[in-house]
Amino acid sequence: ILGGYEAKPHLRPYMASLQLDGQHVCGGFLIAEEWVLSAAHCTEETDGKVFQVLLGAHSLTEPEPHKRLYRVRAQIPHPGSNIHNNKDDLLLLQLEEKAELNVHVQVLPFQREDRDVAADTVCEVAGWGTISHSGHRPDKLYQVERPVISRDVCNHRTRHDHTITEKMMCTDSRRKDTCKGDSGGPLVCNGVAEGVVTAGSRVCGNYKKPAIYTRIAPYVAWIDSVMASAAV
Ligand SMILES: NCc1cccc(Nc2n[nH]c3ncnc(Nc4cccc(O)c4)c23)c1
Repeated sequence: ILGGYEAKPHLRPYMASLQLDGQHVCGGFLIAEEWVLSAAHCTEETDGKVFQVLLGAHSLTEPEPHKRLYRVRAQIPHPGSNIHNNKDDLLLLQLEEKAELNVHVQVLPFQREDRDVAADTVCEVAGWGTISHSGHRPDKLYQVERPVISRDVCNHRTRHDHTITEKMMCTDSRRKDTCKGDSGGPLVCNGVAEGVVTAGSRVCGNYKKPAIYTRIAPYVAWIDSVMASAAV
């Protein structure tokens, strides 16, 4: 997160850190007791290794009450996701067991009505992604508030040049923005997850390249069917 600030500890009890060998790779969030939603691009460069999911954390390294690392039973990328574009950039992770819910570990509701969030709505995004252009990785969760920008503005030829589909949304990226390691985290508007951070052009903090999110509402049927089919 660029241009943001350290989050108040445990006010986002749905936040997940997707880790490989104890290293934070991507964000994600708890959508059901044994399901985390993240971004399919997070599995690139992991050469088939399975993530572990850290829940209940504020600091990535310090011992904290209710902080727990979960093994993943299954990683299910959306069938339409691919390495060449940002389409269908969603990943469902089934935990090996139901997460123990408590004051620091809670599910975040996601938007089920497929209607665009109005431009200028101020939403919030949090993550353990880099907090400087030099790539400094924070130990604590950071957050930032960002206004939604219209798809027309985001699709302008000097911005994302008509690559933003109706299944994506954008927020202003002037100075305050998402960055490396924030992929997979939720864009929260009025307490509801509306989008999932996608890297897009990978540029951070440049107003010419607004932040891009996969909208969740268009994928409700897929999410529900995967969770229903794999229910233990
Ligand atoms: N703001 C959109 C967004 C959301 C999520 C991730 C990303 N960026 C990245 N995702 N993956 C990456 N691998 C290497 N470098 C990256 N960006 C980068 C790194 C240092 C300085 C800088 O200005 C940009 C990214 C960008």
